[in-house]
Amino acid sequence: MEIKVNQLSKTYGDNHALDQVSFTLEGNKIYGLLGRNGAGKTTFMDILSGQMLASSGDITIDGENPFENQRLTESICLIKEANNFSPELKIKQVLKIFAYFYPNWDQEMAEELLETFNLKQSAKVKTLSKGMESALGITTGLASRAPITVFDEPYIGMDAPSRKMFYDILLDDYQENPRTIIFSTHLIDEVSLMFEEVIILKKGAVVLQESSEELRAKTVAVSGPKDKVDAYLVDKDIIQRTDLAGSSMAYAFGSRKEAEEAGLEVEGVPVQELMIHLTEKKKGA
Ligand SMILES: Nc1ncnc2c1ncn2[C@@H]1O[C@H](COP(=O)(O)OP(=O)(O)OP(=O)(O)O)[C@@H](O)[C@H]1O
Repeated sequence: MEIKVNQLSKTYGDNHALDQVSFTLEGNKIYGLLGRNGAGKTTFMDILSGQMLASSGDITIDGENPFENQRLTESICLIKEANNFSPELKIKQVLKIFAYFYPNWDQEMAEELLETFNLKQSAKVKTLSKGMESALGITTGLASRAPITVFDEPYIGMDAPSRKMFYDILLDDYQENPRTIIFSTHLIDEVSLMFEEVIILKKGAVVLQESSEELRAKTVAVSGPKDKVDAYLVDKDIIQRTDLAGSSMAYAFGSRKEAEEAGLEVEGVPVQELMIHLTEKKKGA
């Protein structure tokens, strides 16, 4: 499903949570939606999933507006960092509601995931720990098989092995059932290899939308003797640089080939570093 965002703005008083944002997601990809606290990620996801009205501009999904649009809302599953379920419900009842709401719901997968995460169907939501509640969110998000599945920091309280399980299951399932997955997270380095495209927001505006492949092609981590690194960096936009005893290491926008020809060690730039560079406060900003 194609998502078109056109001059989208959301204001709270004089605070521009989203400021005339325009971009297109062609769909059937795993997208990383990144940005510092308050950049506008949650606001965007709430409007996309039809739960909030924009102040101006619009989002269309295959040409339709998602706000209170029954046909579209059953195609979009939004899992937030908390409060996805009524506390009084039993897990079994949560699954029933999702099964009713999402036409592609996979009950077998949901039951398998509950076992993987050691969740009992008879347990009430209010008795779950933070990590267990997140695991239930992930279970319902994945088993919904919604054509657009949105995860907004979905793993609060989950330990590292559980998060790793989630990433592995998501990737396996995505290979078999391609769909649009939008993933917002601050644990960027943990998940960045999953992203096929990255969108970075800064103060309600898009500062980068690029496929991971293009990002890898146009950014390099170089290291070597300081003079060689200096020469390579002369006309480059530097993301970060460290000098130590005659050697230098730098992340920069530049070509891998040119760096290799300059006799430098070359690797990829972590997406997290790129995000920090693109969203850091500039002097006077
Ligand atoms: N209900 C609200 N009332 C007033 N301001 C709000 C409201 N919701 C969000 N905002 C403001 O809108 C801006 C964007 O918030 P949003 O929650 O979309 O950011 P975010 O990128 O999801 O941040 P985080 O990474 O911290 O979750 C922030 O400045 C925030 O203070």
